[in-house]
Amino acid sequence: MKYQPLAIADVVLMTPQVFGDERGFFMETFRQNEFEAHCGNYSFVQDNHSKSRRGILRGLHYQLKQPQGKLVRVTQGRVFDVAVDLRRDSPTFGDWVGVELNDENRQMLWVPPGFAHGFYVLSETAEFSYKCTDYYAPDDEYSLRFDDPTLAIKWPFDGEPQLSDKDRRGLALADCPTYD
Ligand SMILES: Cc1cn([C@H]2C[C@H](O)[C@@H](COP(=O)(O)OP(=O)(O)O[C@H]3O[C@@H](C)C(=O)[C@@H](O)[C@H]3O)O2)c(=O)[nH]c1=O
Repeated sequence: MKYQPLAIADVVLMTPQVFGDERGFFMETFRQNEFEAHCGNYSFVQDNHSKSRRGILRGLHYQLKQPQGKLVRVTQGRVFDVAVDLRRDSPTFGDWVGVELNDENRQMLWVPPGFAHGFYVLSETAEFSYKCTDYYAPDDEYSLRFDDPTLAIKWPFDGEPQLSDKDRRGLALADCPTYD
């Protein structure tokens, strides 16, 4: 596994070594000791999997009192994946990073606690799988607007993105609670 810090250094892009043979392929998707060395000492308590249609945008989500670090990947299809730094004391507060994750590059993204996270589906369907460092806590969850001009995220949109009711009611950064 290759670990590559992005423009917001705590966000790490991981590229697995894929061993192809006549049967198909094999790859390691998580290794605690390497992960700790490159990303920090976290443990994961919940794994999630979702499937979405083309044009769906999920996010940008975060939990405030029970922040979740997320180790995310795409098992089928293509998405543009985004992390927004919501840590007030961070020099990159309000900045975002985005990468394409797909079932060909097989890359994974480590989004630490303190970030909002979301993705936009570029393929006919996409299956998204991720590990979380804390449990889902719906009462503690917030949705940051994907199109807040303050964030100016360059989504690779092809038509209008489709959102859940919750995400249509997302808050602008100025109105969002953030991490002290
Ligand atoms: C996230 C989540 C949802 N649910 C339920 C609640 C709801 O009925 C249904 C769908 O929930 P949502 O609409 O919140 O699902 P979704 O929009 O896919 O939410 C996810 O979006 C991405 C971008 C993230 O970063 C994740 O942390 C998570 O917030 O699944 C759980 O039971 N456990 C969970 O951990």
